[in-house]
Amino acid sequence: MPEKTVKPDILGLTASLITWGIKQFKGKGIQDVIEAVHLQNKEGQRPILRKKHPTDNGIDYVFALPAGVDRSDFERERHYFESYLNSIVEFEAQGRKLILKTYKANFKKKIPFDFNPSLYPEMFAPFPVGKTPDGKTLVEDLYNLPHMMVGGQTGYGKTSFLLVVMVACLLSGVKVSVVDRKGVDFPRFAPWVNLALTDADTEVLLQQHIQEMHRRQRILREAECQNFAEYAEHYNDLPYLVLFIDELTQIRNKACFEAIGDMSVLSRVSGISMILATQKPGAKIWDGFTDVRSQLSGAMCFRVRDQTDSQIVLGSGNTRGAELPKIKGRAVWNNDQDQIVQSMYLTAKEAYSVLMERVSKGVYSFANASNDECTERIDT
Ligand SMILES: Nc1ncnc2c1ncn2[C@@H]1O[C@H](COP(=O)(O)OP(=O)(O)OP(=O)(O)O)[C@@H](O)[C@H]1O
Repeated sequence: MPEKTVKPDILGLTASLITWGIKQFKGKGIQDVIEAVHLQNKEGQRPILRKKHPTDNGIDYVFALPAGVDRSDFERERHYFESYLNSIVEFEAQGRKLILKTYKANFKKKIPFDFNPSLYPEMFAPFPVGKTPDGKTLVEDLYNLPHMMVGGQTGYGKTSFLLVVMVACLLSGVKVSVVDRKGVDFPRFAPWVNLALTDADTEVLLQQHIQEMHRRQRILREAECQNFAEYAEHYNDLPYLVLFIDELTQIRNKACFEAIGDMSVLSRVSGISMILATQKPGAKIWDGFTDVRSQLSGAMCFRVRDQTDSQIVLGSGNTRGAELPKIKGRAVWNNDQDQIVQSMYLTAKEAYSVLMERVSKGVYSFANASNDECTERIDT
C-alpha cells in the first residue's frame, strides 16, 4: 500500500490559502500563479512563459524551465493551475521546455457506450477507458496492465465502468468471470460469464483460476513460449481471461486473499487479468495486501472521499481523485501518467441488450487440471 505521506487537514488548509492567494492574482497572468505557488529551483529561478497560443481545445502555454524544475513540480501544483485557468490542465515536457495545455472540456453529460474491438486487432483485451478532454476515446489493452484497480465513492460510476469493460471484453471474445458480492448488477449476465455470488462460490472460482494459471504456465513452457503473446502468435487455443471482483472489501476469506495475491504476481504471463473494484479504498483490507496493490498498474479513480483514498487508488502523493468535480463518470485514469476521462455510460439493461444482439452465449469452462498441474509452482 502506498505510504500515507499527506496529512489531509494540513494540505486542505494550505490549499485554501494558496487558492485565496491565486484569486488575488486573477486578471494578472499565469506567471503570477508560478510565483504564488513558489514554483522555483533552489536558487529561486522560476519557469518563464515564452509563448502562449490558442489550440482547438484551449490554450497552450510554453515555459522555459530553469535547472532543477521539471514536470513533476508542475504536476504537484495542478490543482492551482486548474482553479486559476478554470480548465482541465495537462503537462507535456519537451527537454527544458514545458507545455501547459488547457482543455475546456465539453464532455457530454452521458457518453453512450460505443466501442468496436475489431478496430484494435493488435490488442488482446481492448476496452474504452473513456473520452479524454480533446474528445478522443482512450483505449487500453488489459494485457499491458495486466491488472487494474477501480475505486470511487458510491454513485460516481464504478459499476457502469465495470459493465463497459465487461462488455468490451465479451465483444472481443475474451472470457469473463465475475465475483459479485453485492449480487445486484451481474447475475443477469450468467449466460455469458462465470459468476460467483457467495463466499463458497468465490473460493471455487478463484481456485479454478489458480489451477488454470498453472495449467497455462505448463502449456507455455512445453510450447517454449515466454508469455501469452508469444504463444498466441502460434496457437489460438487459449482465450484471454478476465476476472472482475466487485466489491473487494466483501471478501474476507483467507484462501481467497491468497489466491488473489498469487494471481496478481503470477498470472501476468498466462493471459489472465484481474479487475478489483472498491468503494472503500481506505478500508483496512489493504493492510495485508501491499503486494497486490503494487501489481495493479492500471487504476481508474472516480471521485473519492479524501486524499488518503485517492493515494491508495492512484499512488503515493496523488490526491487528484479527491479533487475531481462532483460529476458522475468523471475519473482519473492512471497508467504511469494521469489522464482525466469521462467514462462511457452503460446500464446493466443496455449491457444485456448489446450482448443479446452481438455475443453468442457460452461461459468459459475451466479444464480439469490434474493434481500435479494444480500443485505445481512456477516462478516467473
Ligand atoms: N459514465 C457515466 N456518465 C454519466 N453518468 C453516470 C456514469 N456512470 C454512472 N452515472 C450515473 O451515476 C449513477 C450511479 O452509477 P453507478 O451505479 O455506476 O455508481 P457506483 O459508483 O457503482 O455506485 P455503487 O458503488 O453504489 O454501486 C447512475 O445511475 C448514473 O445516473
